[in-house]
Amino acid sequence: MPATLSRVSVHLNAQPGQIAETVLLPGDPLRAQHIAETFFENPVQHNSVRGMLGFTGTYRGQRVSVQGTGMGIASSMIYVNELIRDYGCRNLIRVGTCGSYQPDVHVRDLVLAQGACTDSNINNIRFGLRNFAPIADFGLLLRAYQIAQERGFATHVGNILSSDTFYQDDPEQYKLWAQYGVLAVEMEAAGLYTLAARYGVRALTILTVSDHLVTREETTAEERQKTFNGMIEVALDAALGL
Ligand SMILES: O=P(O)(O)O[C@H]1O[C@H](CO)[C@@H](O)[C@H]1O
Ligand SMILES: O=c1cc[nH]c(=O)[nH]1
Repeated sequence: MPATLSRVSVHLNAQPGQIAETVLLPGDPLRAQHIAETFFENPVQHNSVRGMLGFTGTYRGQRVSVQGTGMGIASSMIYVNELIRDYGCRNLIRVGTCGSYQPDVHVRDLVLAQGACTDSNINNIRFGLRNFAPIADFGLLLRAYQIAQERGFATHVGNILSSDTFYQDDPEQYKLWAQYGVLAVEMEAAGLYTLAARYGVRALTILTVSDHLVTREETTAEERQKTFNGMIEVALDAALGL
């Protein structure tokens, strides 16, 4: 790189102003590409660093971006930090998959994460012996809930677990969280909500249930894709006008 060109960010190579204030955040970079190609008008790829694809376009005339975050709080917090601090993003909506912890939360249902518990150490590092409760932006949550209801999705609102581990030695470990009403497990929301609080921006996590820890219920990839697309439209419509 010529000495006169300075980079904006460490893990994103978008130019200043290239990323919209509203960003959808899937863990999987190929889902970011699918979202841009399926829902955006005139998508332009804004990131290629580490293959963590990101795109910006418009949705119903409003500028919007999508950025893959990778799996886990550690990876996703890098992107969320840079999106907020280096690119001025203000509305961050994670769109991902989760495993259900509750018998009445079925595969293909939507889960809106009102709060996110975690087994990660991130907030022990920040807060020491004090406990911080990472929560969604209420306005975004309400809009997403209303839109999901109007469209007939089976939608659950409540607490989730953002876990640092996908594989556990103890297969019964989920039961403690389940007893306390935690709906489902994923791996990023607690980090997103914590950074959103720190920087005064809006954040929400919307999840499609892809598997079931209790009933072992399964579904086809096609069915999951259909629900996934419905979830993206809920996220994009909830962000319209922000
Ligand atoms: O579907 P995504 O957004 O990747 O989310 C879930 O899937 C991954 C694990 O398979 C983790 O990132 C988890 O949070
Ligand atoms: O993190 C995740 C995501 C989907 N399903 C799970 O069991 N865990």
